[in-house]
Amino acid sequence: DDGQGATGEAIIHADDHPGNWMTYGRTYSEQRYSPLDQINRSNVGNLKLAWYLDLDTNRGQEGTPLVVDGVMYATTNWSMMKAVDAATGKLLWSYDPRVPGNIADKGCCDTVNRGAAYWNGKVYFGTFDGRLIALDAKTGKLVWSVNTIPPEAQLGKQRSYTVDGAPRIAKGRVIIGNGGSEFGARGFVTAFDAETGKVDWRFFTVPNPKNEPDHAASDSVLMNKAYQTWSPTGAWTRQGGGGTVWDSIVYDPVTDLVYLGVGNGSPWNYKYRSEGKGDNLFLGSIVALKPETGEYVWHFQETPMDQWDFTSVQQIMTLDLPINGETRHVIVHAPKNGFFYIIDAKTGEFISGKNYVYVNWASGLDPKTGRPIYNPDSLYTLTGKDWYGIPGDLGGHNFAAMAFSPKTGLVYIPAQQVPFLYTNQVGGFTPHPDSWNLGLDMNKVGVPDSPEAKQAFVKDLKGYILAWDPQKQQEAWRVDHKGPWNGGILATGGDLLFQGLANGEFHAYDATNGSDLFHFAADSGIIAPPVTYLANGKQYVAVEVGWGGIYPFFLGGLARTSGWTVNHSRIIAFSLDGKSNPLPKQNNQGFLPVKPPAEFDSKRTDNGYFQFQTYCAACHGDNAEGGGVLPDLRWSGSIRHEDAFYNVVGRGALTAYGMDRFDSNMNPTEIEDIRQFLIKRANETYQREVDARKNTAGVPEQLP
Ligand SMILES: O=C(O)c1cc(C(=O)O)c2c(n1)C(=O)C(=O)c1cc(C(=O)O)[nH]c1-2
Ligand SMILES: [Ca+2]
Repeated sequence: DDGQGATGEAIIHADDHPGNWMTYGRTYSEQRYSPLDQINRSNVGNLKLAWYLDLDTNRGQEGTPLVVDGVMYATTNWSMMKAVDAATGKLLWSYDPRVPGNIADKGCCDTVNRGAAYWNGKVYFGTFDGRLIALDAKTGKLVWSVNTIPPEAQLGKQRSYTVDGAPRIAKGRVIIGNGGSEFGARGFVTAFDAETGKVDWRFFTVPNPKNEPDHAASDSVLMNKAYQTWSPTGAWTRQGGGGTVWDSIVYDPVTDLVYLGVGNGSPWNYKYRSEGKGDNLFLGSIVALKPETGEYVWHFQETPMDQWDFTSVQQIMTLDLPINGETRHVIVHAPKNGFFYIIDAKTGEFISGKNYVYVNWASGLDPKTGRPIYNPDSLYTLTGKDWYGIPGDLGGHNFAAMAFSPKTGLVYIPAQQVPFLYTNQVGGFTPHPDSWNLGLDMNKVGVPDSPEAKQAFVKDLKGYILAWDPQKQQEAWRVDHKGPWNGGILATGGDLLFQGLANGEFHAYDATNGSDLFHFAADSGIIAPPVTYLANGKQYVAVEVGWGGIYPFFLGGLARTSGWTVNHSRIIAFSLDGKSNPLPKQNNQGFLPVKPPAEFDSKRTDNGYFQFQTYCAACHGDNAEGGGVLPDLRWSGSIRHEDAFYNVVGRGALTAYGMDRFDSNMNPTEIEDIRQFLIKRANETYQREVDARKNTAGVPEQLP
């Protein structure tokens, strides 16, 4: 027995039953390549909608559905699970873990969920409030449920953990991490026994603040190697340091290692976090562990001294790649920082790295070590000056999965350009409970304020498929989209790429040259990756539809430049003999401008703006312009009366819908200041928004 188990063997030999999609990236290599080729370049133009299933949430959908023997297991926003007949779309069972609504603001980026794991007749998924749940795959009945956040991880007032990534299973151990570095968190992953839910091992990704043992698998490497790379008294000792593993965890049966993609620093501000000292291991790194024990094997740090939210959590893919005439088993990685890395999968040795998008923070990588050669101006926490960074905090590539086709030898990256203005918080680090705590000035960060700078920012926004040749480390070609924040990519044996776009279209492209061969109006922005499978011997392509995630939340109104859609959350599936029906017609107007009250107290709006940017903007949009998913507060009925507004913001009238109460963060005067600010913003923008709805794009001619 090699410890893989029957399901592990089935995943290792995934190509023997290509009709299934049994793990997040289809195979342990996470190449998101399916050999299925019934649908191919010559017939994809005839693809038709086979079925759709409306979902019972209307926020961002990021899930990769699994398909096991004709049954689809899809997770949705609010950590719900649906089992669906993959041939017909008929709902077989559903499971709602009843995540409390007031938990939504404990995470940075929408109450999303990226998917489930399957093992030995059970399906596993994480919940936004930190649980890991195992269900019977046949019946949907609960087998076990555990809290993945141990009390010792919660020490300190600012710690905030949420779980939205897909668990992965290595040799019968379910491994799950969490998010929270924008608030305060000390990253870790836990391996649970797939049968019982008992903790097997735990690995923290940043040191214990007192350099004491946690009685975890990480103790020795943290105390002997990582602690020395942090200042002993920086804000990290109170804030947790970050390093959350919120997306990629990969088991590689070839090397028998588990790879963790480790996130950004907490707080972001490196000067405050670590007094401007040290590389801060294991932030921005890939860390390799033994699956049985969690014992450290190697690490490779992509972003030392992180201060840009440059997570290395992005999808970890393994490949067998010819390099200098020799085939090597490597990790290829396109993290937020904009460099494409090739790393030896067994040893962590840096092989090569090249920027895959335009970057201004580093001029390149040291060819021997892979360490970035920093542009000194980018170290804004040390210079004390603002930095307009590209990539910005959303990265050259975020959670949207990339794909590889062994037929073309190309990696297909859902690449983007979203700048970010980094501005230090002055006067030291002052954290607020229940808000982002970056050590940055939340009134200035992100989108620049002046109209000219804002126009330039909008011009800088880009989104595209980047076909990247990993052998040459260069671009082969690209397909431009309207803007950033498009869905993940699927590559198939039919020489096709499938991708859903922010503008609500679902496309098939020729994998050899990017020609657009098929599109379908899915009516809502797509941020999830498609999958393909067989049901009754017939090939289907399916994807979750539903605009959301951090981009429309934080960028707000400017996110509309990627394509203006309303969230209609669904799973849609295509086949060659599907019905030709389009989706049913629905309201595509979104939040319509409502003439606001004419009067506001202009003495209160500056503080209202400050409070709004501190507590509200990350979900309801920069400067109170909504991004089309959550209510646009300028047109909300609740701003019409002081008591109505206080009932929602102060007393939690809408907690069931995800709107937390803020009376422990702000007093009634401060909350009323926000209302005055919203009325001001509504008056400033009302006519522009009415006019925008007369043009087909629905986006104002003049932004801002
Ligand atoms: O640092 C973290 O702990 C953390 C967590 C998450 C998350 O859990 O979704 C995101 C990020 N960071 C992040 O930086 C980011 O860009 C991001 C985008 C999204 C999303 O789902 O839209 N989540 C996250
Ligand atoms: Ca982050």
